[in-house]
Order: sequence, then C-alpha cells, then structure tokens
Amino acid sequence: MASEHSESQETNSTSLVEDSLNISFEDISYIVRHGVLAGGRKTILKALCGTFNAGELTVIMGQSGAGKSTLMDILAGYTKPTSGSICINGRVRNEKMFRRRSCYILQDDRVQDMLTIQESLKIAADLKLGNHISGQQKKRRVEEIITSLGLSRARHTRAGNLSGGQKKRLAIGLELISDPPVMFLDEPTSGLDSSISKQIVYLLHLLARQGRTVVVTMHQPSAGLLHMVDRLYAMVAGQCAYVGAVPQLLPCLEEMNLMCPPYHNPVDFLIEISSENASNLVESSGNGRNKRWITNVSHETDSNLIEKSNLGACEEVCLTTLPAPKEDPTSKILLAIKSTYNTSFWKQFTTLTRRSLLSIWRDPAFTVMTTGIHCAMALFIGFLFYDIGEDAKDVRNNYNFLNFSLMFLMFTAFSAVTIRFPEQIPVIRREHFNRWYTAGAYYISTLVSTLPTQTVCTLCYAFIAYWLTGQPNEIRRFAGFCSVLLLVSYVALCKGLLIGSMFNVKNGVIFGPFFIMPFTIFSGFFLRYYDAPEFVRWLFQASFLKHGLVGLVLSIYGMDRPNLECSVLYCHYTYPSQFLMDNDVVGERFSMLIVALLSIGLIVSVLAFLILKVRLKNKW
Ligand SMILES: Nc1ncnc2c1ncn2[C@@H]1O[C@H](COP(=O)(O)OP(=O)(O)OP(=O)(O)O)[C@@H](O)[C@H]1O
Repeated sequence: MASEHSESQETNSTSLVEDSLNISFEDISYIVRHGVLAGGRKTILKALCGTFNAGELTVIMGQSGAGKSTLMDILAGYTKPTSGSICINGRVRNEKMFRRRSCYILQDDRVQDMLTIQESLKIAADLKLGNHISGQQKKRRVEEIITSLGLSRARHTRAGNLSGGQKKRLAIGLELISDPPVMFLDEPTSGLDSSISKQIVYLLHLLARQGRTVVVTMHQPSAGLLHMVDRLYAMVAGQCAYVGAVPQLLPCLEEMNLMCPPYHNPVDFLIEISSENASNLVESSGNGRNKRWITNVSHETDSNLIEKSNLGACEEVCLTTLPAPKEDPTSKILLAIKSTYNTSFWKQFTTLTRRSLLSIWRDPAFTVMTTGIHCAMALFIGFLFYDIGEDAKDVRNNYNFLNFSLMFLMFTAFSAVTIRFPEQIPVIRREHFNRWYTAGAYYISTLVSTLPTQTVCTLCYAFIAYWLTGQPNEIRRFAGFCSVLLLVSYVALCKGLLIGSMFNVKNGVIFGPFFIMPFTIFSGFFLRYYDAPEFVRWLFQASFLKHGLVGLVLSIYGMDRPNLECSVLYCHYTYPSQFLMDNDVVGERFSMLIVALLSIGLIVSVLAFLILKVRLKNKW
C-alpha cells in the first residue's frame, strides 16, 4: 500500500481539471404529459431552487418518487426543464461547455465486461484525452487512477468479474480520467453493502475536497455516511424540504416542533415525517432558497474521517493519493476552441473498433458457437439436398435450397444483433452523454466490428453448402452465390441494428419478426410478382430477400448456363432459361441487384443510426 502511495505521489499528475464550478438553479419546474389521450399533465418538479458548491459533497435525498433523479437529469443536462434557469458561477449555463466539464454516472453504470480495469481505463484515456496529451501522459493518468481508487490488485481482472464496489469505482475512474470539475452520480450506493457504500461515499468526499462539485442522489443515506456529506438537499413531492448541513437538520426541524426521537437517524426521521409536513418543510426551506442552515464545509482531516467511517482496514485508504486537480493551460485553450469532443472522429472510430474487436476476441464462445451453427446447418442441408445442383429433375428442389439459404442467413444475422446490441445501450448512453464519442463513431465501429464474424459464418455456410449440393463448378457462379448471401446477411444485420436501436431485448425478440416477415412474403418465393395485387407490388422492390433470391437464381441458372442433364425420362427444366422465365427472372441484371441490396442496406443503416441517436438523447 505504501509503495502504491508513494508511486502515485511521485508521478506528475496529468490532471486536467479546470476551475471550480458552483451550480445554482432558480425556479426549476418540470411538467410531463400524463396520459396522451387524456391530455393531462403531471408536475414532477415545482419551482425548485438551490446552490451546489465546488469542494462539497451534496446529497439529494428523498422518498422514492420525490423527483431526485429528475432533478439530477436536469442539472446534468440530460433533460431540459419546463421552466427555470441554471447558472454556473453566477452566469447562465452554456450547456455544451458544461457537458464537457461535467460527468454523469447513471445508476445503471454498466462497464465493458470483457475488458480488464487497465484496458477499460486505457481506452477511456484514448477517447477522453485529446491528441495533445502524449501516450506517456495517458499511461501515467491511467496509473494514477488505478492506484488512487485502490484498484491495483484487480487491474488485470475483467470488469465482468469485479465486485459491485470495484465496478462502481471503475465507473467513477473512467470518468475521472479527464478530471471533470463537476460530477453527478445517481444512486452510487444502491445495491452495495454498508461497508462498500462507505468506501464509495468516502471516495466522493475526497473528490469533492479536491475542488470538484460532487452531487449524488441517495434514497436514504445511512447514519454511517452522513458525516462525510457536506450538504443535504432533501426533496418531497418535487419540492425542497431541507437544504443545509447535516448537523443543522435537527435544529431546523425542532424550530418547526418536529422532534426527532433520541438515537434515531435524523435523515430517516425527515423521510418519515416529510409527507405529512410537506408544506411546512417547503415553506421553511423557501423551496431551496433558505441558506440559513448551510454552513461552511468542515475540513476534517482524512485520518479523522477514516476513523469515524471505520474504513481503516480496507485497501481503499490509498484513495487519498488521488492527485489534486490542476489546471492545464493547453487543455483550457483547446476547450475554448472546440467545444465538442476531445478526439477526432477517426480516433474515436478506431479506438471503439479496437475495443469491440477485443471484446469479441475475449468472448470466443459466441463466435465459435455461431460459426459452428452455420457449419452444422450447411452440413445438414448439404446432406438433405446432396448433389442436386447439376440435375434438371432437381431444379425445384435446388430453388428451395437457395431460398432456405437466404432465410437461414437472414435470421441468424438478424437475431444475433437484435439480442446483443440492446445490451450495449446503457454503456453507450453513459459514454456518449459524457462526451467520449459521437453516436456516428460508435455506430460505424459496431457495424465494422460485427462484419468479420458475419462474413466468416456466411462464407463457411456458403462454401460447405455449395459444394455438397453439387452446384456448378465455376468460380464466377460461386462468387455470385457468396456475394449475394453476404450482402443479404449484411442487410439483415443492419435490420437487427435497427430493431436493437428501437427496442430492449425482450421487445426486440417479440417485435423483431414483425419487421422481417413481410420481406419474406415479398421475396417472390411464396407470392409471385404478377400474382400480387398491383398496389403492393412496390414492396417486392423494397424486399432485400427478393433481390437476394433473384441474385442467387441468376448466379446458378443465369450467365448463359448450358442445358442441364436429365437423369429421368422427362425434366421440365432442362433449359435453365425456362426456369428463369417461370420465376420472372428474365431481364434482371446481376449488377443492378447488387446495387439494390447495397442501397437497401445503406437506407436501413442510416435509419438505424438516426433511431440510435434519438434514443441516446432520451432516457428510453
Ligand atoms: N416522463 C414521465 N412521465 C410520467 N411520470 C414521470 C415521468 N418521469 C418521472 N415521472 C414521475 O415523477 C416522479 C419522480 O420521478 P424520479 O425518478 O425523479 O423520482 P426519484 O425520487 O428519483 O425516485 P427513486 O428514488 O425511486 O428513483 C415519479 O413519480 C415518476 O413516476
């Protein structure tokens, strides 16, 4: 421990924290539509006021449904208030600038399970610290965070295997990489036992003491945590019930003849009586305006606090070594020039692609399983339709094989993404909101990193099935067959991303087939173009499966294929041109089909991206 301590102090901090930021808000109200049909409205926050200062740990507390998370969302810039103003150091907040200098750690603070602590922090450093910070400095910063948060022993442990407290510290560490002067944390202690909660609150206390504005929501902070809290902001039904220091809470309540029983946690008492005494409490606090109970922060020594908090035995004592925030002039100038992201789109894209590929590599079970399923299915289908490709009597069966291949690859590509993509949304939401990267960089990197596995699976299937079913031994036909299957699987993958962007896993599984089944009906296999009512014929053009099926038929029976051998007395499709004619494929051009598939893929991708962008902006 000692060595860790000294090691951290020896390093030159690469801290980027800027000036202290005091947040004040006036008359914040938030009203939502309640019941779209009824046209009703529900007031969630009512003209709230308050001030949260740098150097202090502020806890927003209140009963469930009091409006804590809503207030936090508004202060962090996640939600816009219906009315009211928010000022930073007395001036109206510039949201873009504020977002760059603050971070918001949501309750559902998922991290990349497949990456170790060190890798996660390294990637966070690459994304959050601009190109003006050297690789050496980034490395040093990662080391500082690991040491300071007491994560040295677990640095090579994958995040998925960390304890709840370690995961929470990692989530905080990821944001600390860029030393934001303002930190918002929604329920950072939920789901943690009391000793881990103490460690987390102690960490937040230290972060505040180093000049940051730390604002935390807590349902009901336990007595053991209260001495580390500088300011309580208690809420009741969307209004402020108390704002001030913890020791001032009892005198304040006593003034209203509200006597807390001896040996009772005053905060528990406040929660218990807040509903019945809401109007008195709100009046007394001036709905957050009354500064009477606010006292200057006590600069209690760390050793005192550690003693009081009973933290002595744990490794987290080395949290005290977290380097104090320092102003970095280079970064300050850069911040003033460009007010969005620290790294270029290309850097974000390459870093995210590296991270995705590393996660895929670390989770070989999924890749091996999907490749295995494709190979097994190809062997099975090859066995069922064994060597039918050259015989005129089996042309219908061969057509069925081609259609099956399309359906199989479409469903596997579609469902894999529909299930896996929504799981990433909480991580992306936090990282995107905290300005790690643009939605575009993330989306393209996801697409690119998913393609190798999809390509390998599709080619494995195509290779095995093509040769087992005895299709023509010609490279150009095999290439056509593979390229159509690949494109169809890519389009299906994009459709999976579209569904994954819209729904959570459960709804994706339920509604996904509704989005994909119409394309199978209009593939030309079940219903022929000229047999369909005229007003739905355009749907054939929109169906990627129709273009895929025509592409496969052209690859196998087009391109001037010579007459087929007939192993029985009469074969209807000895002439491949007859088959093309019967299936409305005459006049179709392979190149145009490829263009159609690429265009559909592009449209679906753009749609998926737009939906993802909207979803990341909203808490849905
Ligand atoms: N978009 C919305 N539409 C309708 N009601 C909403 C909406 N957003 C929030 N609410 C309601 O506003 C109230 C406050 O919600 P909020 O999540 O801020 O409470 P909270 O104090 O954080 O509760 P908890 O501690 O349980 O998380 C709740 O009753 C919630 O149901």
